[in-house]
Amino acid sequence: MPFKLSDLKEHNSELLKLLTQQLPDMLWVKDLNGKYLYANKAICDGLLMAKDTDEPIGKGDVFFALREREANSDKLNWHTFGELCFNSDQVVIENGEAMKFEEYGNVKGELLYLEVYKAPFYDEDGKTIGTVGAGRDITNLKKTQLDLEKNLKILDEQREQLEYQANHDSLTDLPNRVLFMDRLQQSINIAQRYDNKVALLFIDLDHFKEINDSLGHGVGDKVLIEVSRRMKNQMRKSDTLSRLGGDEFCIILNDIIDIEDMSDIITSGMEALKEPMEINGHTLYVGMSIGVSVYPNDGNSASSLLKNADAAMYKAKGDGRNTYCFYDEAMTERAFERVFLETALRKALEEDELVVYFQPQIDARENKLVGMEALVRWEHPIMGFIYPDKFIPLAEITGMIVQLDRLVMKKALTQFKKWDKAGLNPGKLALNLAIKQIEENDFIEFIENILDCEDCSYKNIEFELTENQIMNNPEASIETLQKLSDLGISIAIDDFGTGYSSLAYLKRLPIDKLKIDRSFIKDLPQDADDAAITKTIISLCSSLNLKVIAEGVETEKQKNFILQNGCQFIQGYYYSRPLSIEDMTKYLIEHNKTI
Ligand SMILES: Nc1nc2c(ncn2[C@@H]2O[C@@H]3COP(=O)(O)O[C@H]4[C@@H](O)[C@H](n5cnc6c(=O)[nH]c(N)nc65)O[C@@H]4COP(=O)(O)O[C@H]3[C@H]2O)c(=O)[nH]1
Repeated sequence: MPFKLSDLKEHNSELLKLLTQQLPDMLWVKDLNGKYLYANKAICDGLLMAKDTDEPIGKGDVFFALREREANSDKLNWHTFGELCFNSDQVVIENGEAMKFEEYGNVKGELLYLEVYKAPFYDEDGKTIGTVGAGRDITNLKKTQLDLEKNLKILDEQREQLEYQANHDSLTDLPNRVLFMDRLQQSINIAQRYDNKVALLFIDLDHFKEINDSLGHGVGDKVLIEVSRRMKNQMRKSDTLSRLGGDEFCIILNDIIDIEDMSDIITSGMEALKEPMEINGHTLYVGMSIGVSVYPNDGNSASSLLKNADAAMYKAKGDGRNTYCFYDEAMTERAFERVFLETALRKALEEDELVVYFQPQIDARENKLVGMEALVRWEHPIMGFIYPDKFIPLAEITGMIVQLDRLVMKKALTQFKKWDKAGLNPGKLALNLAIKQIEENDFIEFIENILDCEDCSYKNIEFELTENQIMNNPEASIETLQKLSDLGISIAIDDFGTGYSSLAYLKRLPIDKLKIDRSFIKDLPQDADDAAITKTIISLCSSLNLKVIAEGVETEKQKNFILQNGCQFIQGYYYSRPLSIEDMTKYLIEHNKTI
């Protein structure tokens, strides 16, 4: 219901004035030019800073605004109240009806918020002649509301940050397993709709544990950051790289048209990692093994694709690392077998299911035993007798090889010492040594302890390391091997000829002996290539002043060929298969009778 001048006259009565003058809320009446016709005490004191309620009459907000501004001329970025609210009077007049506003401005230097109602009023002819207004100080309410909004914004930001942290890896900033699984499912859904393929690359860094263990976690972390940076650079925007944990990364390649093309993508990714990394003064070479599974060929769900890519990655590791492998169904069986075998092997170590066999090493010229090699066997209560080829690679991948080798060493040494004490002349004891073992910080201490404990002469011990293991990281091996050699222990390179030995390293490493791999002996003497290789290895040993032994000799012809070509030490079925403790005891007794 609009005000009329007659209403105002009525309101302007002394009685009404008396009533409204003392109200805590502000009340006023203005003409069309914004000049006050009436202002109560609350607006005079709280907003206009007028001397009394008569002062505003005939003056507009601008007058008071300028006066306020002058009084506060030292304050910058400061707006007086009147400067801003004059405009709302016009809006009300133009609108022709009562309106509510929220107005703010500075009064006495303080920011003041008002909730204001304004309405036009009319003369007897219905013509607009001014506005009436009422205002309430809502500064406290407004400040609380603004504080609340600010806090809500902070909470929102914190929630976003927490959400980000829950979905990302803090070290590399890459999506973590949770987000990765979600993205993979999304990619599968899209591929399903458009009949596309999605490839999943499961990546595991080679020998990362060694970097962490030998150079510390600080260096390990930097390697992971650098690896993720290099991989990211190789990827398309549409692909997702994530870190699943440890040294495991995954890549989702979307929109794969031709599976064959992927080999190129993978090899270019691997190339990027080939460049050495300079970290904290170390030059590091980091390889990776990659397993690949493809939707829909190898699985319809995120979890099955991941499981199958993981199985393919294990195959790549088994194939010699720094390579990639596509999933095939047989891998699921192998992966299952691997998990089963891994659990069983852990139990075997705890429950003492491993036994040691010994295979004689013979001086074929003198027909005399010169030593024996300790070879582990697994006597599983249900699966029966298991040969090391079945479980040593698994023990190496899982790291169990360290515990396994130490157990074999202890058992073999204890038995060997018994034969020695019994006067059975067991010669030298050859022990297989996984490279992981010599990378353990306490390895030398461990060896000294057990040899002293068993009262074994260091000169009676020989360690065999495979050529591949030693040549993969010769620099790292030199120091420990030298310490072993200084103690008087001999070092032999096993499976010689199957790897890529560098002659320079053969000279620098403290090696005493090479063992010619049995694959070269198998077809002797008829196979010309094998014959040539065997002869070359024998003459290499002679020039480098190394001993040489041939393993896997099964026939007399093989023995004669080897002997005639200058290798007098032989290990093989021709002389004896690996023997249990009881059989080796009998063997030694018999042998001692004949010499
Ligand atoms: N066909 C044929 N084979 C012969 C002949 N003479 C010996 N062999 C076999 O050749 C292997 C020789 O051991 P290796 O080269 O050190 O090769 C070993 C060695 O690398 C690894 N290994 C065995 N025991 C241990 C262990 O305690 N620790 C570690 N780290 N590795 C071990 O497992 C490999 C296989 O061991 P085994 O199955 O015991 O197989 C043994 C032995 O039984 C022969 O005339 N003909």
